[in-house]
Amino acid sequence: MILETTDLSVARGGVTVLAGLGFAVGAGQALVLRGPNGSGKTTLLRTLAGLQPPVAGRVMLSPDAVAYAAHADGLKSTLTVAENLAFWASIYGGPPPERAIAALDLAGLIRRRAGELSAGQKRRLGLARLLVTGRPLWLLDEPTVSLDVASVALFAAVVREHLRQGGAAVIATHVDLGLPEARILDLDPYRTRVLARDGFDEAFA
Ligand SMILES: Nc1ncnc2c1ncn2[C@@H]1O[C@H](COP(=O)(O)OP(=O)(O)OP(=O)(O)O)[C@@H](O)[C@H]1O
Repeated sequence: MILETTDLSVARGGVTVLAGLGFAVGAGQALVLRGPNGSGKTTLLRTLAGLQPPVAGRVMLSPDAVAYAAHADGLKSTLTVAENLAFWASIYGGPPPERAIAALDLAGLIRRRAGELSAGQKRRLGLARLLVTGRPLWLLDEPTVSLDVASVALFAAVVREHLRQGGAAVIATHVDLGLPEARILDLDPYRTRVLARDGFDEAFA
């Protein structure tokens, strides 16, 4: 398994928002987190990413495995698209940016400063960053916000290729990503859930 949680409880602002979560995500698997606003998707992703501690339970993963893409794109606005990707590739020691540029259709934008991109273009650059990290576990918070239909399809293809190469992804989203192979975890803010590993398939819709 690339990621496994047992009896995990997570909190935001001192309030426990999810409890008793047990799930596993292996190589080649994607898990989609669904739930209404405030149900705890971001809080769960932040906890998985190690940005905040769990209230209870365990998260088992290698910290070196994780690439986290949050609401904020984390772009360096004065650097160009090419410079941003080269910067991240050097930080993470991942592959050179050519594939990421092609996969997110950024070739026509490589000399533009990140600060001068449209919202959707910035989002595509933020997603291209995932590819140059070379990391196997992608934790993605609303990755398709600002993306047009064609870019959502590009993104889905990128995730599918990542899974095919043995990667994994946990994706919080309100939209249909066009990833029928992904399992769904519906987060219910009004009751806690206990998802036994043995009951994994039953627990996921
Ligand atoms: N900075 C914060 N301080 C205190 N409470 C917070 C903070 N951010 C979120 N919360 C609360 O924590 C709970 C879970 O929020 P979270 O952002 O994890 O939900 P979400 O499912 O990601 O929502 P959305 O779909 O709106 O992005 C909500 O009740 C929210 O009001």
